[in-house]
Amino acid sequence: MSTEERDRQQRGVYAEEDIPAGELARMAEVARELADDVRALVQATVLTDVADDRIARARELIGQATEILGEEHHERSFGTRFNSDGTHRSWGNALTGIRNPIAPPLRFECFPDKVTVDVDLGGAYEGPAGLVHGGIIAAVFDQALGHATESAKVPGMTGTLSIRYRQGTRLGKIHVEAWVDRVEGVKAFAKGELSTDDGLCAEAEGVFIMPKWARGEIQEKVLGRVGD
Ligand SMILES: CCCCCCCCCC(=O)SCCNC(=O)CCNC(=O)[C@H](O)C(C)(C)COP(=O)(O)OP(=O)(O)OC[C@H]1O[C@@H](n2cnc3c(N)ncnc32)[C@H](O)[C@@H]1OP(=O)(O)O
Repeated sequence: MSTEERDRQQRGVYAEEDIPAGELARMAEVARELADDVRALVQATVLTDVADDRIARARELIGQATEILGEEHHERSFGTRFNSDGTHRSWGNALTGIRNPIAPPLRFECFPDKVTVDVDLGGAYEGPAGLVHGGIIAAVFDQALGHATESAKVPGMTGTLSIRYRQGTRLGKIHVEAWVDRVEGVKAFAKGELSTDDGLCAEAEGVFIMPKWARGEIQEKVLGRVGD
């Protein structure tokens, strides 16, 4: 596939919608509840110690649920949807998406100089025994630093992300802060820290770049709207 065709396809996953606020709130509630249920299922799957016949029964029920959910579905991805009320939603996002049970999910608080997030990473996010997987920590930083750039109105995609793991992050509650350090043209340099009750566990630095295909129209849309 040519670069032009790929860029065209990429622009196509940004959809325009006109959904009334009340209806959006209802859809969000339904999505959140379903993802919470499946997230609980993932945790139960990792930690279960029941006998094989109980697992077989659970699989039957999960199969039925999968069939029902697949009756109607989006084709490849949920994408980012811009609504006429000035919001946008990326509900499939792997870290923040309210439709996505893989997402912890991260809920950021935005301040003028930084974004912060507190989240509980349980057994589904394990790497070394009892500790959070390093790739999950990288993913959390990726999103947090990306969110900081968006919050500072210099959004972009991750070009380079570097992480210094200072000590193991025990499964449980983590606190992350991220901020934009400086901006050079289309590049925003962001930094972040992850801490727990044990103190500072990891630090990150990244370069976030507004890609060529998104400069202009999509950039304006992302900048002009609040979203989740
Ligand atoms: C639309 C906003 C979306 C916000 C979403 C937030 C998502 C959260 C984080 C993610 O998960 S993003 C997913 C993981 N990242 C990617 O998939 C990015 C894949 N790579 C690309 O799409 C492009 O290579 C990239 C956007 C990083 C840069 O390509 P461009 O063609 O747009 O950049 P260009 O060649 O014009 O270079 C612009 C500047 O950036 C520099 N640059 C390019 N790639 C770089 C890189 N990888 N690291 C550091 N710097 C880089 C480049 O040298 C140049 O510097 P100067 O302006 O000083 O000359």
